[in-house]
Amino acid sequence: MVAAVNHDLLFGAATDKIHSALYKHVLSLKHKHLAVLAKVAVLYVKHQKTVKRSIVALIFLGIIERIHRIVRLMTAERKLAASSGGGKERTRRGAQLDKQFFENMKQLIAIAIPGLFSKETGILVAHTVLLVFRTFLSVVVASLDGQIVSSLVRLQGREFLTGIAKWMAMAVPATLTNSLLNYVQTMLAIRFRQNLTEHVHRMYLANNTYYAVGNLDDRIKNADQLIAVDITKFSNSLAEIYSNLAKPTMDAFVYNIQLAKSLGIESLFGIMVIVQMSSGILRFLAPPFGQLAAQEQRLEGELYSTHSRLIEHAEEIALYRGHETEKQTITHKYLRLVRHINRICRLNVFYNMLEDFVVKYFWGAAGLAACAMPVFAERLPGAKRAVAEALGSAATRSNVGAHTKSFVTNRRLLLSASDAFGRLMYSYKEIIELAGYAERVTGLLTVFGEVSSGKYVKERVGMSAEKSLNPDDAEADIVNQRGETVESLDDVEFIDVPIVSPNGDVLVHKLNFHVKPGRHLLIVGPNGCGKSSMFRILGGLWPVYGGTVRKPSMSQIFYIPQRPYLPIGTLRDQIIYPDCAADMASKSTTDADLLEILKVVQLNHIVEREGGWDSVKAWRDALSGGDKQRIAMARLFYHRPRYAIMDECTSAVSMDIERIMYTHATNLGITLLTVSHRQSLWVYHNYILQYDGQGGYLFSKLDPERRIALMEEKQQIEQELTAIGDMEARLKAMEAEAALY
Ligand SMILES: Nc1ncnc2c1ncn2[C@@H]1O[C@H](COP(=O)(O)OP(=O)(O)OP(=O)(O)O)[C@@H](O)[C@H]1O
Repeated sequence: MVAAVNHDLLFGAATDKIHSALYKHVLSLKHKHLAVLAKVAVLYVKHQKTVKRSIVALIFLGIIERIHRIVRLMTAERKLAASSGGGKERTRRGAQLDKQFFENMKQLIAIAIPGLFSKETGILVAHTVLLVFRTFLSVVVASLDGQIVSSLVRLQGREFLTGIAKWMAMAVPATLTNSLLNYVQTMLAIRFRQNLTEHVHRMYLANNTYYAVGNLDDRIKNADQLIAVDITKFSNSLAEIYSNLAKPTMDAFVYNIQLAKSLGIESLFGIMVIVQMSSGILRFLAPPFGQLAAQEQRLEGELYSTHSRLIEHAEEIALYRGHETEKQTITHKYLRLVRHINRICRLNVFYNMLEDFVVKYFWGAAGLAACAMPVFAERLPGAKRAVAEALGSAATRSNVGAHTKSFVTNRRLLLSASDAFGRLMYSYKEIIELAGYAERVTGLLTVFGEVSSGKYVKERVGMSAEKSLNPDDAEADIVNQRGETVESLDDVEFIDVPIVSPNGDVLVHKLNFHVKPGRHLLIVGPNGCGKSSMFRILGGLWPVYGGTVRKPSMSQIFYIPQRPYLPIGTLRDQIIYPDCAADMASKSTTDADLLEILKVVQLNHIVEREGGWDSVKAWRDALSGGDKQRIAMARLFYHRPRYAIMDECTSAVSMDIERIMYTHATNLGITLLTVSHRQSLWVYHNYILQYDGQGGYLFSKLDPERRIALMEEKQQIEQELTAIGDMEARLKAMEAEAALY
């Protein structure tokens, strides 16, 4: 009430009475500067309506200008994105609050909040209700604060105690609301993370995307870290940002309305101008936090993957005694990360100081001045009396207690409003960080989407960008073509299919061969000539760059590598992988059947040794190299596919076990496609595909006996040549030694 009167006196609806009273008072003022001030006040009171209208018009124009600026920014961004250098430019500048940010957020929010009536919307509504309630409580507390201090200066003990009791009563809903807000925010972050992670897992674990991202595409180096860490950070940041934006926005709105009532729209406008200008300066001086956050994540990822490599290859590294080299690599990665974090900390020291100064002290001082204005203005010499005369009883009601109440309430509201603005300022930094996370997560989704539809970005080693664009270049020509894969009932056939590595090396220009069921194929050739690569094309891991691949469905083809994969799970799971226990039951296979299979590969004793079918171990360490290969063969016998790709999968088992395995496989009617250098296996095959390592190959029928004889002859010749070479070398050495004397 008193505040409203003060407001009326200085900025409220002017009456002619007040006007003339003030005017008279001005004429009576002795001090020159006070006279100027009072003249301004009189001028203001006279044109108060126009001033108010101008302020509203200014606010309106300000909003229009903001919208115009956003539209201009979006148009500029669109043009930038359309030009070829747009992506690179953005990468250089880092994450920003631009059109791309809004598009990234739109895409991610659609995944994080799947619908209007989803659980997430419910949590958001609950969150909003709690935020509104908390703001309401803050306003009540501000008024209560003023009331308590006012009763204190008036020495009204009863009112004072009632005020304290009310204050304590407010604590219950206030603390409950705060605690619930924290809970709801955590729930929201978990829901966001769950939805995003499920979405990413669906994309990552479909269409061999997990393979292609690591092998055929260069854009993502550490998908594991992006999925496990970056999605979590983005989800937490998104849940936090809602609270950090919604609450201060609402606070600022509510408190400003309250303040406009008690201080007048003009003072509030003045404060807003100061806030706008100083926050503009702060934004201008802010370091590129988004870019820094994204860079930090990348460096964290590199450190993480170096540690993962150490764990994965611990045995080999330990046997090589490579710990010093590995330590250097890890330390180097760690120091890069630490240097970067230090840089962020240093930038933060300066920026936090500036931010604190502006937000806490500068804005605080402006607020204090605004609160004090009604009090001091009323104490202009003679003003109180002049206005009191004009208004009759108004000024007489004014007293110390009322002043204190309005000052304390206004001060508290202003502090809260300044705190709200401050939090909005701090959240600018958080939004920029969110933009960094959003960019990494949308980048992940984009790469997954493109890779799963066959679009890869990979640096072609030995093939420059210009070369790959040159249509006359034969290799570039092959890489830019597309072949087809046709599902056949029985046969495996390659018709004019080039074998091209992900780096763009053409290993074979046109591969042709045809295998029918029951006709086994042996594949031989020097290292790196493309033997396994042919299987990768057959398995659909590498693209078909030309010709036609005819093959049965993938469920009919089973792959056994040299180093078998052992999944996490029980001993049983090792045999039936990728089936699970339920699949096994649906095939009416029992543990006794599995034991029979293990007997074939002479591994039945491990069931007892390892503690039964249900025992779970780190199988990679628990089993020897030969055991692992025998488990892989047992897996083949459990699945009984139509075709088996055997990629040097018996290199660690003895010849007699290998013989038993091959005999059993052929007896089961499995057609074998084998890569092996062992001549003992030739007898099990009908065709041979021989690579010469120069891009050529020979596909022919295999006569094992003749081949073995030829190979023995060749080996004998090679041994003789080596012996001659050795003898010549020894003679030369002796001659050189003799020359010394
Ligand atoms: N993921 C990959 N990315 C890039 N290049 C690859 C990739 N996998 C294989 N290559 C390259 O393709 C070529 C053929 O590899 P492949 O594994 O088919 O050889 P291989 O004939 O099976 O050799 P080995 O007998 O040594 O196993 C090699 O030069 C290899 O470096």
